[in-house]
Amino acid sequence: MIDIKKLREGIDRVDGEIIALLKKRADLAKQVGAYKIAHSLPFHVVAREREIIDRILEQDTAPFPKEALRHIYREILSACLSLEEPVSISYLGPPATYTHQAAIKHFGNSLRFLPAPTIREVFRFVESKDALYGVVPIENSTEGMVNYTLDTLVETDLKVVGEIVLPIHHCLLTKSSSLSNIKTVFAHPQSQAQCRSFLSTHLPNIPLVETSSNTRAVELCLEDESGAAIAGEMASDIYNIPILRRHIEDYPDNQTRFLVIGTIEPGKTRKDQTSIMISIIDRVGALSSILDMIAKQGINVTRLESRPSRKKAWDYIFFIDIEGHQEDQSIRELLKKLQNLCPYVKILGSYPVPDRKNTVGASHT
Ligand SMILES: O=C(O)C(=O)C[C@]1(C(=O)O)C=C[C@@H](O)C=C1
Repeated sequence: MIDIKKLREGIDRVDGEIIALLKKRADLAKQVGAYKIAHSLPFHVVAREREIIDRILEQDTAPFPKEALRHIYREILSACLSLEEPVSISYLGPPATYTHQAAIKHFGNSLRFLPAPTIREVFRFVESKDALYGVVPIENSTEGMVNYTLDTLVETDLKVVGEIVLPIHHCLLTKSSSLSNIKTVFAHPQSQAQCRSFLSTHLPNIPLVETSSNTRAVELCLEDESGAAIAGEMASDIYNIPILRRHIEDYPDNQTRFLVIGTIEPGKTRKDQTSIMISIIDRVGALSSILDMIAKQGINVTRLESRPSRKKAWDYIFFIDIEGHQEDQSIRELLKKLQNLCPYVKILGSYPVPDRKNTVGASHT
């Protein structure tokens, strides 16, 4: 006969061992932190964190789910880093936006998160060193590029040091107990656009009020019992407002990409990508000859975007993402060739390819 009391005693013992080991780990991290202070080394080491997580996920952890272990280790590393230095991360706020959610996904919960009112302000917080990193939206899979971020990348000296892919699952948050009691829906225009079919099917003829962010939509609902807001699950936790419906987005594979910006460039990991920005001479075939040159170098282009240069009409800047790290021989050679060929080349940064697993549904608002 299985004795449940004994099994639970066994679990309590294991929990005690886990805590003793976490204490031991925290103590070692503090010693690493002291060494870094003595030798003026950066506290946050992306490549080392990647190495730890990759090594753990390669092991046979069954029956413990690997994805759960990834989250647990994200939090362990975040907590240990916070013991070494109080790291601040700026993000496009207010609190509970999808950008906030993306920042927590990437850095864990133990760091200090600093909301900024605009994308430009996120860059400013990092430039002024009030924050070590900034998180800004760059692209939504249904709504397209966030041009303001691309334009700000042109002006800044900051580097792109990471990318986060977050699934966007919109929820309908309301104090009302049923859809029939809802008299107004508050939402950011982008979220509203991503939930058009839910709104027209379940809340037809209900007035929609546009807000500056999803968080603002939730705040308005706190004052209006017959109001409903479109926002993420995190807003429900922070503002203590119930979720009436989940997954109300029209496309289940709705994702948003975010960039992490900063000054500390991550070292090489097993799988990196490099973002560059170029302008080209205005002549027929100029772009295709550059793409050809990249291909001949054996380098894969994963993304290509263009933006008006805003210096001369019909003059464009191209944002190109390629596979590999700028320390790789092939990329070094390519950059040299581009520098000879293009009027302007800027290396935005090399950083680990983001984890795209478990990325089910977010927008940046
Ligand atoms: O190895 C280091 O450099 C550490 O500071 C330790 C540690 C860790 O907890 O393992 C903490 C923070 C760094 O970003 C990477 C790793």
